[in-house]
Amino acid sequence: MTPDLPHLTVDVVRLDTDLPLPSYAHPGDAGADLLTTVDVTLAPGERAMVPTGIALALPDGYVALVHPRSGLAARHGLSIVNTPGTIDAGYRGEVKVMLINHDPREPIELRRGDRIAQLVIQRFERARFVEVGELPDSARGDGGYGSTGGFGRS
Ligand SMILES: O=c1ccn([C@H]2C[C@H](O)[C@@H](COP(=O)(O)OP(=O)(O)OP(=O)(O)O)O2)c(=O)[nH]1
Ligand SMILES: [Mg+2]
Repeated sequence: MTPDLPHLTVDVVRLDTDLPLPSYAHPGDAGADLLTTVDVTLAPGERAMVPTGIALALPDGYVALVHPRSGLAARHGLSIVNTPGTIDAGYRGEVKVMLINHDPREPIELRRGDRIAQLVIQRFERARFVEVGELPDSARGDGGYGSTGGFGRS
């Protein structure tokens, strides 16, 4: 397998046939860009469920995760409420993106066809949850939520 030759075939229906399929900007990219089919303006702090015009049939054992795009996050404060969104293999509906404007002052104006998010397709494991009375020891134990310290400044 070479990084520029996608090897997984995913069936896609374009619910909006005037917009292109999701695509990778560069060979080796993990995320394929998703487009909005609608114009939408997000006021500061506002969220909106935005349609992408595509429906997928992922192969069994795969999941598609809807991630924010870092450039839009850095430039405009655009993110996704439930990041990463989970597209289950059995889901046949339209992929939608729950966008949110984190900028405290400026609205974000999106136009139909804008690249608003990216879809990362991964294999996953389905776990068999086995109840036990006690868990094995580990170096971390139950330490979390800052147990190793903060920024690491002295
Ligand atoms: O960002 C997202 C997240 C989810 N979905 C679709 C595909 C996914 O398979 C389905 C259910 O998502 P999830 O399991 O995250 O939501 P839920 O609130 O648990 O709904 P459900 O009870 O339908 O599982 O909604 C999207 O289109 N975009
Ligand atoms: Mg669910």
